Amino acid sequence: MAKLFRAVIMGPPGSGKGTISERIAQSFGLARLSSGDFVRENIAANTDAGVLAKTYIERGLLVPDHVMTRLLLPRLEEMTRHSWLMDGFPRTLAQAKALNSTCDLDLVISLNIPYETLKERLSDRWIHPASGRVYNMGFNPPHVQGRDDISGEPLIQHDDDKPEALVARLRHYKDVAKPIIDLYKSKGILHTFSGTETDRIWPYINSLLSTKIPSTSQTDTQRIPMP
Ligand SMILES: Nc1ccn([C@@H]2O[C@H](COP(=O)(O)OP(=O)(O)OP(=O)(O)O)[C@@H](O)[C@H]2O)c(=O)n1
Ligand SMILES: Nc1nc2c(ncn2[C@@H]2O[C@H](COP(=O)(O)OP(=O)(O)O)[C@@H](O)[C@H]2O)c(=O)[nH]1
Repeated sequence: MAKLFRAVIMGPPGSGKGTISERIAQSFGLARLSSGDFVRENIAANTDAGVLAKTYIERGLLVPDHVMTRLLLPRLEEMTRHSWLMDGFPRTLAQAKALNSTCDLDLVISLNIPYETLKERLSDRWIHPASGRVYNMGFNPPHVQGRDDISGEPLIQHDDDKPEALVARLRHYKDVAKPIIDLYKSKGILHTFSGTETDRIWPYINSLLSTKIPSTSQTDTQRIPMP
């Protein structure tokens, strides 16, 4: 079997993880895994871990490590035949260590985006909650204002995307991400991209991945649904 490829994308809220993951999934045929989507799907399906996760998210808290790992690791273990890119996990060093014991990552992309840029982007971010599709009124607006392109359902804004909440979220990100970034740096798999525009960062990510991803894994273009 061809060698599989496993990658993680990290960055503060609004750094473009979702946008870039989507492009990577489309260009390279990796399965795109979003931990936020997993959490939402588990909440919708009323699984034990979903019910537990909901009690934290409702209070604007991060879901504890043992719940996140219980949600995600079995899912990753099912993906033994797929190349994948994970967005939103690991979010703590404990999650990174748990992930380490499940699989060997090939590459970690870390996005380094100035605070002012994050603030502007998030104040303009609109989300289709059911699918996780993300829009930005300037960068990628929906075809019809306030409506999801595919379902036509209303778009919403997250309270924690407001500038007041952002400072605390960014501080938190910096504190928890630092040891994870150090860990991946020491493993020699960390690649950091800095800038203010996704379209200018993307060619560098694209050419890096072109050198790393075996062409045979560029065949599976599906986003893998939950069982
Ligand atoms: N490793 C993770 C991933 C997700 N979550 C929870 O799931 C929610 C949704 O995750 P996500 O879609 O990644 O959204 P954001 O936190 O808004 O991430 P970002 O702004 O970086 O896109 C988070 O707010 C958090 O409560 C978590 O606790 N731990
Ligand atoms: N103006 C602008 N908006 C962008 C750019 N890249 C992404 N966005 C938007 O910024 C917001 C945050 O991006 P997202 O991919 O959700 O980031 P994440 O929180 O790291 O997953 C979304 O509304 C995107 O549509 C960019 O280069 N310029």
